[in-house]
Amino acid sequence: MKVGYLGPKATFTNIAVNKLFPDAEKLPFMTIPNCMDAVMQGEVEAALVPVENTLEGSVNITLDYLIHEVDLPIKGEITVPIKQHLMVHPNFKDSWKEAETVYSHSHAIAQCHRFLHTEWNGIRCENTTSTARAAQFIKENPELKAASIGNELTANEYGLEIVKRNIHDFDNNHTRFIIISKNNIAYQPNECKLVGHKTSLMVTLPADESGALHQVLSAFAWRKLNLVKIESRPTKTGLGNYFFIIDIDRELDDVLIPGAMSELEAIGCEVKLLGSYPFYTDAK
Ligand SMILES: O=C(O)C(=O)C[C@]1(C(=O)O)C=C[C@@H](O)C=C1
Repeated sequence: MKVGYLGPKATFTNIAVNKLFPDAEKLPFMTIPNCMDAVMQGEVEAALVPVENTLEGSVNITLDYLIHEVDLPIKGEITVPIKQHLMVHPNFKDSWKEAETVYSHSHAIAQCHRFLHTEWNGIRCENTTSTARAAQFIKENPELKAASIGNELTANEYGLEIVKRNIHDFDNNHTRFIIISKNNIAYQPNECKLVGHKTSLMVTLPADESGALHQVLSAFAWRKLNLVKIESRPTKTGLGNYFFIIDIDRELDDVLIPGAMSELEAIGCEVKLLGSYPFYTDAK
């Protein structure tokens, strides 16, 4: 099986893919939309992309591309701990404090805001498509006075020196990744364990009706369907127009979830099933 992931090699997404698909052929793509397009076009059978981080919240490009650009179901999820380290080219390891620019993925930079603000106030931060792309860039440009932020695997892969470990602002730093595919996937869990199942729905409320969100929530509440996440994103059709992504902590059944979905449609909501899938967590 071919599985796409946000690359290049050694991103956090690569670490997550190794845990769920150790034996698959893993293909890196430069951006999250490229990963999803590869699934649409049948270049890979599945792709794994980041969707939410404890410190920085949702990865909006993942949600938006999934909702607006491709029609692919979520087939699984894995949560992985995130440890961010500061790394430089080995030539620069003794003078790393003179770095003028820090490169990384915007989420990684945001996760280290406190460190950057207090210890390197005013340092220029440049976004890259992933943490590993930042490290690769530093490897390719040894003359730059620059550092990157990423994981240990990245430092090893691109021959960089870690000069400061664990610079993320809070210890409890995790990222959720989702697996998208047109097919049912056979997982090969390695160093991760199955936690349970989830069902994700997209719900668009009828325009401007008082109590509409309350009605939506009550369709789940009286059925005792436990919501583990509710998030709003713009529909991109006009200011103030939003839809909701709702995660329920159970597998799609024949009665309760379909019942809630029909009830929501009856009150004028648009409802779409985004997926019903197992979720895994790192075993360590
Ligand atoms: O750049 C990477 O290494 C990624 O896998 C992307 C990503 C993200 O999009 O949030 C994944 C985990 C970390 O939270 C930081 C970056």
